[in-house]
Amino acid sequence: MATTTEPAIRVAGLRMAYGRHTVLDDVSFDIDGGVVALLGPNGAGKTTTVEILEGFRRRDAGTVRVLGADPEHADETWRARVGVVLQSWRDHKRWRVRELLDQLAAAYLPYAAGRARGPRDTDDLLARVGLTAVGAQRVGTLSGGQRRRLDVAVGLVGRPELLVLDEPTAGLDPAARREFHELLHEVVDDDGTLVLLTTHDLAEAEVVADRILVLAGGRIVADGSPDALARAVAGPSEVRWTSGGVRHVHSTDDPVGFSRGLLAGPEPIDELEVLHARLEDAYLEIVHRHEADEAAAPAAADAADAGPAGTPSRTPAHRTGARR
Ligand SMILES: Nc1ncnc2c1ncn2[C@@H]1O[C@H](COP(=O)(O)OP(=O)(O)OP(=O)(O)O)[C@@H](O)[C@H]1O
Repeated sequence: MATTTEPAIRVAGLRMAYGRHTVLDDVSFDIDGGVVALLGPNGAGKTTTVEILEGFRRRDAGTVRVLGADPEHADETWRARVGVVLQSWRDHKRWRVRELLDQLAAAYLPYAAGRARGPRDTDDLLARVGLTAVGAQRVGTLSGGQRRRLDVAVGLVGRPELLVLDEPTAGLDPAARREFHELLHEVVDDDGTLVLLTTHDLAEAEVVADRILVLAGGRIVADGSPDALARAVAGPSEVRWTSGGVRHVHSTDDPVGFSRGLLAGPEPIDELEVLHARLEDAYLEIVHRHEADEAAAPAAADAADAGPAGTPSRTPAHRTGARR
């Protein structure tokens, strides 16, 4: 059972291998609220991680607690508290959209006892995900983007305490993407839902996430708010301004203070713009640094084998590959 001190999600020393291919080596993190984005290169193990959290995949080792239970052994009541949007979900083709959501809402009803609000109203949900017009259509006739919206609706129908989404906006057009971001903010604000999502869209992560976890080489290699990561890794902000027709640029860690000083100064300021360090720059730098460390690790190990510092290294120049 959950204790008052246990975070909503606790992962410690998580290990997972497919055959001889170790994907998660030692993954540890706690999550206790807000919107958290799990980022990482292709094949880093994001889907594997979220599937383990959802109880869809067995881990090899480590502790995993989600809403007070081990997902591997959790019951139906626990499952009703967790909304899931898989990376691809291609069943229910013959169902009509509205019928499917009605049916799922009915399935959640027995688990709604004791909660202030039961499952979501189908009409409200259809409107929120922009599918009202296709409510009577069969699922198999939806476009890719409409299907993705339905996947999100399926994840939300039980009004979950935790919503886990694997690349939710892949295939959505820019307008649908923006609507989805607004929807996420609504479910967090209205229902206090904890959201964990994976994405390759760094602009999306920057807009929706309170916290970023970067997974690479089987471990969490960065953890922080988008701003904090961007500032720490990608460098200071840039203030650009025009005064008397002359453009100026200044790099600073305190763009607000610097801008205030400029505006209070004697020079008339015609234009003023602050460019912040971007999460995308920080992310690329984090992954690049990690790959460089991984490449250097075998060389360092060989250098240690060769003897004390200063002794010539036996490391051949071509040994710069990743450890595994
Ligand atoms: N069922 C499986 N059997 C064997 N290998 C698998 C299986 N599922 C995933 N893998 C491998 O595990 C690694 C991690 O895959 P995973 O899908 O978790 O990564 P990901 O970070 O979600 O990648 P992407 O960003 O490309 O979706 C990959 O090398 C993948 O090929």
